[in-house]
Amino acid sequence: MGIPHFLCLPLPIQGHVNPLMQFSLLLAKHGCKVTFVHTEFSHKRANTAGGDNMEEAKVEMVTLPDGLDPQDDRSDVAKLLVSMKSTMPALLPKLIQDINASDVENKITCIIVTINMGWALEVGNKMGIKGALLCPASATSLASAACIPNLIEDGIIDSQGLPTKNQEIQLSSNMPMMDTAYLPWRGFNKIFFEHLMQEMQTLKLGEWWLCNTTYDLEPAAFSISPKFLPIGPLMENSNRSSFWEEDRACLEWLDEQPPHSVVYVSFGSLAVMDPNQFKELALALDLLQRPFIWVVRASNDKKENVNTYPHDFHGSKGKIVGWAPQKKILNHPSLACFISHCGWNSTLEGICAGVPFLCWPCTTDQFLNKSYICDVWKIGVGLEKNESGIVSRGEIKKKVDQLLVDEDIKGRSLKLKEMTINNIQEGGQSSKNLNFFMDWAK
Ligand SMILES: O=c1ccn([C@@H]2O[C@H](COP(=O)(O)OP(=O)(O)O[C@H]3O[C@H](CO)[C@@H](O)[C@H](O)[C@H]3O)[C@@H](O)[C@H]2O)c(=O)[nH]1
Repeated sequence: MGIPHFLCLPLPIQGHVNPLMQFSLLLAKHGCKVTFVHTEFSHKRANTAGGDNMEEAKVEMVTLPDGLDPQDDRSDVAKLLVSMKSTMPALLPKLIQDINASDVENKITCIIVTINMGWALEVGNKMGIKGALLCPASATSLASAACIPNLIEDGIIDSQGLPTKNQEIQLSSNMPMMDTAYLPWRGFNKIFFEHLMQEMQTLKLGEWWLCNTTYDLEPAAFSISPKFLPIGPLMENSNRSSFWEEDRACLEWLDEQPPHSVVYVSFGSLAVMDPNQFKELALALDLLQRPFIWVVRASNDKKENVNTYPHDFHGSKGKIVGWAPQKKILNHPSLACFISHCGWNSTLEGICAGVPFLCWPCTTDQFLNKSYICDVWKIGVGLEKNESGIVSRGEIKKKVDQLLVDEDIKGRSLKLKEMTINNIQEGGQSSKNLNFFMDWAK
């Protein structure tokens, strides 16, 4: 029997490409062969933004077209998905045959996808290749999606995924109570929700649903399905997966700041902020009178609002960057706290850095992640909107000041970091699960 050879296909958005690339690097580090499938568009984008590193050289890169024209808007994920699903399934078998023909000793033994790429598991299944999902969101989010048919049957949500009333539910008897307003498909339209239901069926072709999490973080979520296998936290460094060029100069600036002084503000790769809210946040950062790093991404799409700073904004205490080396910033001794939209990757990265959170969820699973951060792990506080639907500068100042003197939250953040990272040390649970998975995939 040869070594396992994984073919990895992420949905081409940053929050999916990052964890699957990190998982690919981890598998390669353990001696597996890994071929990573970017769309042609993402490959070009990631190569333009990032550079090579030795570890990543072990992961073979190949591409497939996504079916859209180069100039088409890919921030419309629904449109991208439709195009990919009508183009890529017909091209994948040939790609697999070519890869296998180039190394007959080490043919592809397993396909790994992120959510929305289940079609590749169907292709693999027809060709007799095993499959697995790597879930880029929390195990609780995945467990909720797996429970959709029951939630509909029990009248908790309607056929479009909308809660029939606001209430607290438990997905299983040992799981924390969950507000139905926080179900992770919050904000999905009818078509996207139907797609999710269909996708959950397709993903059953995956023998394992690998989760970038640990048993300790979400102990009860794993009881929902025997397919769940936590292998996180993924902590490999990858500069090949970034879609934007990282501003590394801010690390030198960080070196010059006092310990535990800097507020880091980032809303991930997709969120678009309302122009008034953007201005209010800018003025809040002035009001804080503390050093800060604020990620203001160039827009994904020409139709998005171009952010304008208020005329009375100074920003003199901080750095505004287009794209940050986020993990390095979070782990820097000058960092004090993380104002985050609570995307799952950012949540885990903050946990692994032991950094307290100020939670500002915007959509989908981020509300659920926020409730874990604030109510379950108690390592952060939430920012509340006022009656005009704005998080005011006064609220931001009050909560930052409150968070930074809260020794209990600080203590819990450091403890959670240690407990989480222990999972990937030798003999840790995630590390054992990874070994089990690699054996299975041979
Ligand atoms: O300046 C930046 C900002 C972000 N990142 C990285 O980009 C990733 C962002 O991922 P995440 O925090 O999960 O946010 P999104 O990009 O918004 O991710 C989408 O995908 C996630 C996983 O499914 C979901 O949890 C989110 O709600 C969804 O918006 C993380 O690895 C960050 O380290 C950087 O490297 N530099």
